[in-house]
Amino acid sequence: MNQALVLDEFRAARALLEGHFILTSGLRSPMYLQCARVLMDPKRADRLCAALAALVRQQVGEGIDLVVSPAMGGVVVGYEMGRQLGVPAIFVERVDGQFALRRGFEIPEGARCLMVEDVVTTGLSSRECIKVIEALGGKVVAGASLVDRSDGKADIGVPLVSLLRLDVPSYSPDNLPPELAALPAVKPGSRGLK
Ligand SMILES: O=P(O)(O)OC[C@H]1O[C@H](OP(=O)(O)OP(=O)(O)O)[C@H](O)[C@@H]1O
Ligand SMILES: O=C(O)c1cc(=O)[nH]c(=O)[nH]1
Ligand SMILES: [Mg+2]
Repeated sequence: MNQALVLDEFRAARALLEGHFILTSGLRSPMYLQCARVLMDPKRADRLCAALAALVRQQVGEGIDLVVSPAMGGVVVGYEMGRQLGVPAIFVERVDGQFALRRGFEIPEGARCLMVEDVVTTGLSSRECIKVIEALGGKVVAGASLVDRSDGKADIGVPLVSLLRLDVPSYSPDNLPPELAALPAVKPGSRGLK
């Protein structure tokens, strides 16, 4: 599936939002990719994750034992990637701000893990997730995301396979362009929510 077709899926799902967004990194952006709206349609999730799984097979190869995702955004895409790759899918979730494995999930020692995200912007969430997987004995062979907003620049410490690579502007809050500063800021993600 080429990038234009992936973008068409986002547009059809009304997941390509314009406004003033506070990203999880604290950066501000005039554009937000709301992957939850894309993944709410099981057939669309199937199409996109089949394409992402094919890229993973091509670029990483077979031999993945386990998908591990960071909640919330990673949960649905991680589950669908597990289904496409024929392996179990588990997730880490924030406890007092730090990712932890809960709900009886386990990572077998040496398991070859694929870290699956919905969106990568700075890569911080991916790196946090990978750190937990490795601390628990897993081996992260690669990451996969529907969207890489860094256009390949984010370094997550392992190869990152993405369906859509975008170079989307983001700004520090004290350096906003006037047209962005004029709009009320919204924070769609869940990091730091009370
Ligand atoms: O590469 P980064 O700069 O870390 O940004 C990307 C992260 O931001 C979003 O999650 P968010 O923390 O907003 O929370 P959510 O997944 O719980 O919605 C998204 O799901 C990624 O996890
Ligand atoms: O960086 C983020 O927080 C982020 C950006 C984006 O476009 N979509 C998303 O879910 N999170
Ligand atoms: Mg997230």
